[in-house]
Amino acid sequence: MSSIKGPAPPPTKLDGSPLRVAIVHSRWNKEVIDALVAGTISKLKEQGVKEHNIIVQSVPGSFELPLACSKVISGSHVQAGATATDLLGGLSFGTSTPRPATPAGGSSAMFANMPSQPFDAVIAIGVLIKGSTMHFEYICESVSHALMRVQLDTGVPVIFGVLTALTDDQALERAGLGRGANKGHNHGEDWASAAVEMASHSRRWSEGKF
Ligand SMILES: Nc1c(NC[C@H](O)[C@H](O)[C@H](O)CO)[nH]c(=O)[nH]c1=O
Ligand SMILES: CC(=O)[C@@H](O)COP(=O)(O)O
Repeated sequence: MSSIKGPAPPPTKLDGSPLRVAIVHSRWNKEVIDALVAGTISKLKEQGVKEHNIIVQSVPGSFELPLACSKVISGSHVQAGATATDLLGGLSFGTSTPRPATPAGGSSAMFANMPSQPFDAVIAIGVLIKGSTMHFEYICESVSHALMRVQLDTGVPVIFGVLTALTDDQALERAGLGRGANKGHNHGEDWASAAVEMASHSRRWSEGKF
């Protein structure tokens, strides 16, 4: 029997082309993480987000995600307000498209592709797999609450891309890497769609448009 689970599509078609999105991922359980990050990036692009507006940063484990998301959001505001002089001084964000070296006294044309907007959404990606101690429960609980807090405190959508799996197979299936006949579904694609939708809504709602 097929399942009724899963997100319904948004009521209107969304356009990711004006959006700037950060992906912050942990490195624990890397095989699953890599697939989820790839699925997320591919869906963001499919929805129109430009490659140079997708920034990827990594942290050791899921426990590090909330602080990293908070810092990435505040740093993007600093970056968006930065002057050419700041940028010549090396202010950067490790973008997926590396910034070319700028000679001293570089021209303003060199900054044409510099980000001028903070992140519209952040996607936090982690893979927690239950072990033999209470480690899993503590991290699941604290990280989910903290990521919620970051989005409410900053007003920037933080997408909950953290798998909380009881077994390796559960994690693999949620990254489209299932070992059985059913490969499962890559949830990174859903997180990308949620990011584009929430970022678009947030922009509109902030302008009082409903
Ligand atoms: N067991 C998992 C962890 N543990 C590591 C913590 O997240 C953290 O990096 C460490 O305690 C240092 O603060 N992280 C995962 O992402 N997934 C796990 O299954
Ligand atoms: C601190 C740890 O990462 C580790 O001791 C947790 O163990 P487990 O995943 O078996 O609960």
